Amino acid sequence: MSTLEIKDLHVSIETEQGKKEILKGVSLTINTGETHAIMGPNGSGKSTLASTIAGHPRYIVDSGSITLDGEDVLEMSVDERARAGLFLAMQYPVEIPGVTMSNFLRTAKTAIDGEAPALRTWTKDVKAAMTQLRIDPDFAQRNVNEGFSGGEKKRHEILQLELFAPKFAVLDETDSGLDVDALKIVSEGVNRAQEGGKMGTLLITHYTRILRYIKPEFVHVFVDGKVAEEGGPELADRLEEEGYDRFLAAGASAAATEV
Ligand SMILES: Nc1ncnc2c1ncn2[C@@H]1O[C@H](COP(=O)(O)OP(=O)(O)OP(=O)(O)O)[C@@H](O)[C@H]1O
Repeated sequence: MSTLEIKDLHVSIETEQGKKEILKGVSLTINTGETHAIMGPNGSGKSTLASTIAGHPRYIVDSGSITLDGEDVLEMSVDERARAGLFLAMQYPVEIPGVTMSNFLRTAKTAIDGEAPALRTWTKDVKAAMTQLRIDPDFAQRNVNEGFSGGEKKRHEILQLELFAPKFAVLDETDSGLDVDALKIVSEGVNRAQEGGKMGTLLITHYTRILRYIKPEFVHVFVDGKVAEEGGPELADRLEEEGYDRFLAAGASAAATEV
């Protein structure tokens, strides 16, 4: 079993108005085999946590720690984090003109594993994963995310997840922009990656509909850069019914509540 441990994490960014603290003491422990959902109003810091785990240089860690099996993740470069077994499915996947999906997947897999995958098995694995995610084979020769629809980009994030087989996956609103069929297909992909308890998942979402397919054992409510409440799956149902009003200051609640 592997453990990703986040302890009292404080993160800020530089803005034109000066330094702004976004995460104000987040603690979270995820083991492989576990699924944790993070919910919370817009702007509460969910994506900031995801980007900080992945190592985005914009986010300044002021204090606290992130460790993977005791190893200091914050000391690792972005590629070292990927090799250590961390994966981020981005909220807004980026386009990479001039790089085909096929080339990207094989190059990334080689970098993560430290050796090139055997060509015959790799081709078979890519084909099988694409079929299961209902991705047209023509996409292999298209440039990464270029001209992809929102839903197609999200499917390709999960294609990477399945092929790279990380220890921990952070899924940042992977469900947004998916139609009902795609939501099910993408969720099945995540569940396949989790089979046998080999992966831990941190699922950031605004909607309980994805939690019907990917079932979290733990739900954490983020409000203003902190975990305001934690519980089991029933907490997500309660949020869907009640929104975030009880967590938010009077007056700020209505606009910020999206669930
Ligand atoms: N470059 C920036 N300049 C100013 N503020 C920023 C910048 N990047 C992030 N923030 C602010 O940090 C806060 C947290 O943003 P973050 O994207 O982490 O929230 P979130 O919980 O993921 O929101 P959402 O649910 O809308 O995706 C927001 O108030 C956001 O405006």
